[in-house]
Amino acid sequence: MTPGIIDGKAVAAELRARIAARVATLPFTPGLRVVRVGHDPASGVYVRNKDRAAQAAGLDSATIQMPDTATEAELLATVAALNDDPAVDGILVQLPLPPQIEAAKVLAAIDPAKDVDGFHAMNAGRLATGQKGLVPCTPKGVMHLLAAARTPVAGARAVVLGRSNIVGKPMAALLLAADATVTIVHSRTRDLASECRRAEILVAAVGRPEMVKGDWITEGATVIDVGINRLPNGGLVGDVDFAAARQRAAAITPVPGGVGPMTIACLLENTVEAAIARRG
Ligand SMILES: Nc1nc(=O)c2c([nH]1)NC[C@@H]1CN(c3ccc(C(=O)N[C@@H](CCC(=O)O)C(=O)O)cc3)C=[N+]21
Repeated sequence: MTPGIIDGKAVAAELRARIAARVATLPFTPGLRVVRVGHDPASGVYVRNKDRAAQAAGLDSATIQMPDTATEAELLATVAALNDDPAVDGILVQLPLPPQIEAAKVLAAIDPAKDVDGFHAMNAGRLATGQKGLVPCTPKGVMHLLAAARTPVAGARAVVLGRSNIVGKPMAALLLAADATVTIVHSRTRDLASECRRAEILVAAVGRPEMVKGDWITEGATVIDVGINRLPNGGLVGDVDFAAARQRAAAITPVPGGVGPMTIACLLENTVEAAIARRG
């Protein structure tokens, strides 16, 4: 592993191996169902990689593909059937959903005990109040990466760039729970560059290709790049100007091969946790 570059692929492979070993000891097979409506390109790679990883870890995993013309009622009926199916431990409804479907309504319909995305308000509230629950996969994966990079979190100044419900907010909650001093910055923040320069841990999750410049990084920082941006030329880049940032960072995640593989490994981890909590 190149010094300074956090190998998310390798850390994810280790985590998946630990999960597979755990699954092999269970008297039941944890079940995961991913529901995909339509063919949003951002979801394609994810769905394929996830099914492969889940099966390799010994889970019973399947994707339920619905047409992009599916109605909200049809999707809610699918979710209700999965809620009622005792063989299903984890339910994930791929986002984004087509415009005729209100995502918030669908997420609210998932049994919180099977909500392996951790997007239900019940799980978000548990995370915000320090109670046990299912934690969103990407922020959970970032915490694993910080541990793998041996980055101290307690007492560290952490800056989270982005305030989405699926990454920024739960990321800030997890860092806070781990005793970091957390700042959330976003598109309306007055001076993004100088806020980011204060970060000992910088987590970028805005979905804007290479928006974070090299001189936004303080010497010795750990930089976690959550962005996965497809360029018109087909290339894949993060939210951070990697070549420039790595000159200053003590540790930095690449794209691809950084946070993405951890998101998938943590989905498996959440499915096993949900299965043990339900049937344990
Ligand atoms: N309910 C829901 N939950 C999600 O977690 C969710 C979602 N909907 N909709 C789509 C996004 C996207 N997403 C990815 C996860 C891993 C990779 C991943 O493993 N990427 C690899 C390969 C990337 C590539 O080669 O294209 C990497 O970064 O190295 C990518 C994308 C999860 N999402």
